[in-house]
Amino acid sequence: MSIKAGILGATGTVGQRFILLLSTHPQFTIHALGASSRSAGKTYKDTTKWKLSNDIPEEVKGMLVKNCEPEEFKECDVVFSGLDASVAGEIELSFLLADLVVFSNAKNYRRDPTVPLIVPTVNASHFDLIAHQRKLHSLRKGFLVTNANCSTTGLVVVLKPLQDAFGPLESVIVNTLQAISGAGYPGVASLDIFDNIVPYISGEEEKIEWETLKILGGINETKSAFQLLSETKVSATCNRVPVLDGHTECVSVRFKRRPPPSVEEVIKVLEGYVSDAQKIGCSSAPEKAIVVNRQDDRPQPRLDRDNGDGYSVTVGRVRECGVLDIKFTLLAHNTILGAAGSGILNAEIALAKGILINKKAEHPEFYCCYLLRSLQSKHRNYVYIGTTPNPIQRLRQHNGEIAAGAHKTEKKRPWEILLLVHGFPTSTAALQFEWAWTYDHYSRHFPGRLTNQKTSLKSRLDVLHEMLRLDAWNRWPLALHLVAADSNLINTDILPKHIKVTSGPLQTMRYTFADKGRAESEKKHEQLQKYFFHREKKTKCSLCPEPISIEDHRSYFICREKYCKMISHRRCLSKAFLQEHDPSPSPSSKKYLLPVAGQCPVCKSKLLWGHLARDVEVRIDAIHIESLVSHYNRLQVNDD
Ligand SMILES: NC(=O)C1=CN([C@@H]2O[C@H](COP(=O)(O)OP(=O)(O)OC[C@H]3O[C@@H](n4cnc5c(N)ncnc54)[C@H](OP(=O)(O)O)[C@@H]3O)[C@@H](O)[C@H]2O)C=CC1
Ligand SMILES: N[C@@H](CC(=O)OP(=O)(O)O)C(=O)O
Repeated sequence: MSIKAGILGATGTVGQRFILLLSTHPQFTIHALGASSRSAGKTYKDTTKWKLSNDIPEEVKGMLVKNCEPEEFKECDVVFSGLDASVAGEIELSFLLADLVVFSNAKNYRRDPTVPLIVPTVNASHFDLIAHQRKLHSLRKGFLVTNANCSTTGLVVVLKPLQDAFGPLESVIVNTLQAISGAGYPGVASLDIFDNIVPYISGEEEKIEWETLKILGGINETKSAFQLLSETKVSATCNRVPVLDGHTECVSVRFKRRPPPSVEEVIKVLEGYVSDAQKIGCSSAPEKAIVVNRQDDRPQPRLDRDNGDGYSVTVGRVRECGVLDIKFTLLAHNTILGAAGSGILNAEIALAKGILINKKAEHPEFYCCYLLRSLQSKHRNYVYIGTTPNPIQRLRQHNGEIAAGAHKTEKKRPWEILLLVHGFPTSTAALQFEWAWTYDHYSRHFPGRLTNQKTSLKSRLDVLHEMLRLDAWNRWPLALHLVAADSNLINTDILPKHIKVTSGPLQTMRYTFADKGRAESEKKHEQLQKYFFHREKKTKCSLCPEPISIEDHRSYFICREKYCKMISHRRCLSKAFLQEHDPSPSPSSKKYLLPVAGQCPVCKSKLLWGHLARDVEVRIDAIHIESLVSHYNRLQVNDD
């Protein structure tokens, strides 16, 4: 199951980048494309002047481009806008008022006092203003967030950790060298830019100077207004240069604090910066928000723009400034971090924070965290951790059998999957698990770790054993599946008893991965049968005399065994399971409010609490009786 994404301005420079990034995204699926009336009604491949080196994704080529009207996008859970600013204002507002979720790249609403202007690796906290925005416009689920101007984006990613570590900045002077893709297509005439530099980009300097203050500022206590930085002055000078992608910026800063930090202190802070997007475990968040390159002649657009798959900012030439305090050069990919990538990463943050709600995607029936090992003899000890709803397909991507989507592991191909951890309550939970497993030295669960990341097999297995025993995870319904033959990888003696360990090739697992991890139909069949069995509005609890109200789905659990008819209040079952583990009569001796597992009071099968809780969400997703009926009929046909 995945989140349906629409793209406005899909034929343009930013739109094309959206298509490429979303086509391999683990959570979003491209559902609708929009552009001007010049393109509407034509297939994407026929109307688009495709300018990226990867081919148009197969599934997009034949899609019909639509007019940018809310009605055409009403099925989308999220809409990304790469619209030209001359039309973005009106169109994006009509989408917002139709209660749709819009992530915009255009400048139109960046200064709006109710619209968060978010650079995902800088100020994810500004999402807190969404509740206020919804209230003002009487929206139930829609909202509008914009990302920043592409030059502002690179700049604030570097200023943010400096401000956090050394206090307010007094002044910032920035000179930009901006790529031609920043001007869209056809953009700057070749006769103007070839063998030349143009020292003017309309409106750009004002945007950098103002947007920086909103992004690096705060929000008020009631989360209803932004507080612009008042103590910092920014001066920008912008130039267009004959580079295809990647904006370079030469920056000097003066700190309020006296004496200012040294060059080494600044470098250390930049190297150690971890953004909220990384901590939350967003799938597109780069390993490093800032890559510091100490070589004298870096960063360079051609060599450094793809660092972190285009989501990192590269910083070099950090040195003392004779006029202000410190100066450096930075580089950011203008159509990835500076545009489409930021929109997507912002949407991932909104999803993780529960603002962009989509239960189907949040509660997939299978989502795992996997451990890969390189099969190259010189890299046998090198491992990589990832998450996916479909490990068979994901391994093929890592091994280059399916194009795109696994750049970080390209150099050490081929790979094998050693093991999977599965049973996560939500996809976000799996992403958070992945992050802590990869970056235990940054994770709050392992305070005081060394700051060097270890990537050896032994170190990752040690961390896995440790994580599965920690309070943060040891009560989840997790399971392990060993894919490679070596069963010594896991020491079951030291793991919590409820963790099941299975082994064998991926194809032999209980799940089919044909439809992005949809579980085999049998399980749904069972759930549906039970649903029909309890179609009356009220029924009796198997554990107490009180009735259960069937429409109050979160109040009761149903046994997972095929023919068992146990149905009980959540509170009754929790009490029974806790009692089973700790029969002492005193409530104060009980350490946990919720159980991990217990016996079904009717059929005596072992049930994991986390599975029962997830079943409730699946049941709520399938709440409409008509869709249940048609689904049920389909399953019967398939079974026949
Ligand atoms: N390029 C960059 O690096 C960055 C761009 N941005 C912003 O992102 C937005 C898109 O930029 P970019 O991709 O470079 O621009 P392009 O000119 O390349 O693309 C513009 C898109 O808008 C569509 N469009 C134009 N007029 C209309 C209309 N009347 N109704 C509906 N759709 C229309 C076009 O469709 P059609 O093909 O049918 O004409 C096209 O899909 C702009 O607001 C820009 O300022 C932000 C940061 C960085
Ligand atoms: N003006 C930027 C791109 C852009 O469109 O910016 P904005 O979204 O702030 O209008 C550039 O030329 O590189």
